[in-house]
Amino acid sequence: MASNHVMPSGAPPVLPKADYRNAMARLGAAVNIITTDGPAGRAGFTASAVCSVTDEPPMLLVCLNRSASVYPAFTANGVLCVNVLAAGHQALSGLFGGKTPMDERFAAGRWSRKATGSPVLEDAAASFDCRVVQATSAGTHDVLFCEALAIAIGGAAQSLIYFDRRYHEIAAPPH
Ligand SMILES: NC(=O)C1=CN([C@@H]2O[C@H](COP(=O)(O)OP(=O)(O)OC[C@H]3O[C@@H](n4cnc5c(N)ncnc54)[C@H](O)[C@@H]3O)[C@@H](O)[C@H]2O)C=CC1
Ligand SMILES: Cc1cc2nc3c(=O)[nH]c(=O)nc-3n(C[C@H](O)[C@H](O)[C@H](O)COP(=O)(O)O)c2cc1C
Repeated sequence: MASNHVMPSGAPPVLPKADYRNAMARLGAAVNIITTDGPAGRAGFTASAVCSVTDEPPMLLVCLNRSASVYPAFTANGVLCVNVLAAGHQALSGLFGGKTPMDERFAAGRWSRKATGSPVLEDAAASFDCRVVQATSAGTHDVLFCEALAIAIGGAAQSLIYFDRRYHEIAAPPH
């Protein structure tokens, strides 16, 4: 397991949260539904805080707020699937974005299973079925390091991006 380096900090300037969020709204990001299933039950949430860490082993990170209702299920199950959303998935993203009962969230999509038993969205742009190999707390969130055990690549022609607090559909230019 890799070591964690915590940078020493002096007296940090406290920036207003709204300033930080307004600036973060300028970082366009892919939208993903993160799912899990196991002894602690089925759960899923929408996440934009997802990125690639390394390809040897294939590993992504996902940032999960510890106050989310899904947090206990994810930590107990230790497995998850990163489902990258495609154009047309805006309503599904909204359902998994909070406050909706779990059965209603999952009723809105078509799901299968691969390596870990976590729900895999059938028409996702791509899916990474993972086990969580490391977790680090940072502020309000846990950073989950997830090793991909199985991958699916969908046929989506258009991608979904969250930018400026709205969804945008992006078409790939012709090759
Ligand atoms: N990383 C996260 O936990 C994110 C959480 N959200 C949730 O969705 C709600 C609506 O988001 P927006 O429409 O984008 O408007 P917003 O003004 O609440 O957020 C703008 C941007 O700030 C960042 N952000 C928001 N809440 C955050 C949090 N708790 N921790 C770290 N970064 C955060 C994200 O990059 C987000 O796109 C947020 O208030 C939050 O509850 C949204 C995006 C990312
Ligand atoms: C576009 C979008 C992106 C989000 N990204 C994240 C994220 O990266 N990490 C996170 O913990 N929550 C994120 N959220 C919020 C979670 O989806 C939400 O807190 C989660 O569904 C749990 O809600 P609940 O506590 O009502 O179940 C995002 C929400 C939206 C709409």
